[in-house]
Amino acid sequence: MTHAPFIAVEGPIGAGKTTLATMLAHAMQLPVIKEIVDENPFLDKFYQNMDDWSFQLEMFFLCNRFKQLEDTTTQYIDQGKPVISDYHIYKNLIFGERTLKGSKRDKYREIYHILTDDFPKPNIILYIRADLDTLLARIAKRARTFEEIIAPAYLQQLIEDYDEAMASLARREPSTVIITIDGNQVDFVENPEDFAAIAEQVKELMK
Ligand SMILES: Nc1ncnc2c1ncn2[C@@H]1O[C@H](COP(=O)(O)OP(=O)(O)OP(=O)(O)O)[C@@H](O)[C@H]1O
Ligand SMILES: Nc1nc(=O)c2ncn([C@H]3C[C@H](O)[C@@H](CO)O3)c2[nH]1
Repeated sequence: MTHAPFIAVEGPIGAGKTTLATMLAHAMQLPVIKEIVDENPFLDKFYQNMDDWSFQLEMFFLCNRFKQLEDTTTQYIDQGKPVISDYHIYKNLIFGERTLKGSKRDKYREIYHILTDDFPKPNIILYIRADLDTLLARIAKRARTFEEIIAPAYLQQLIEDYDEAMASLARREPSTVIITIDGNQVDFVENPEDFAAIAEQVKELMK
């Protein structure tokens, strides 16, 4: 690997991104960048009325992640230091393309590219795939009140959007290593061997 590893954990809502990113960072003694969720003023409103709130929400996520990515670049990437993030900035486009419509979607897409195109992107992606039942169970287990009304159809759509997005990313950026984890079968929380196998794969890539 020529550049310092910039590792992103990705997958649809509740797949286990934060959990895996935190476990890996701990095991490998690496810094971890986590999404800010609790201070988000629009998520609650968005889940109650997506059409009314999607633009505000997507812009909020984009601006927050822009700032985090800016800091990550100066603090780690530019200094050749490895870092793990519990998201890839590309998820803004995955969600935005799904939740926005018409001219707002076009404007958002343009702003996304203006803000992010010149930033370094992760060179290793751990993509956790999981089916609808698994995601619903994990979301219920986490028990965030505002997520209780997430429609299964929205979640199912995101599962498919993620599959398409990862395939498209693999085509456009063949040098990015994408490790796909079957989140229905592989249980890195309950089975230490499952976690060790993932950590081993990442360590190999970092040599
Ligand atoms: N492999 C697993 N087995 C069992 N429970 C898991 C597993 N991975 C995550 N969980 C649990 O599922 C819930 C969701 O996990 P987590 O918050 O890491 O998901 P996430 O992908 O970061 O979610 P979000 O998309 O909302 O950011 C948590 O309660 C976590 O403890
Ligand atoms: N619409 C939308 N756009 C995003 O970029 C985005 N990123 C995360 N989320 C939702 C999923 C979890 O409920 C919660 C925590 O991840 O926030 C998003 N929702």
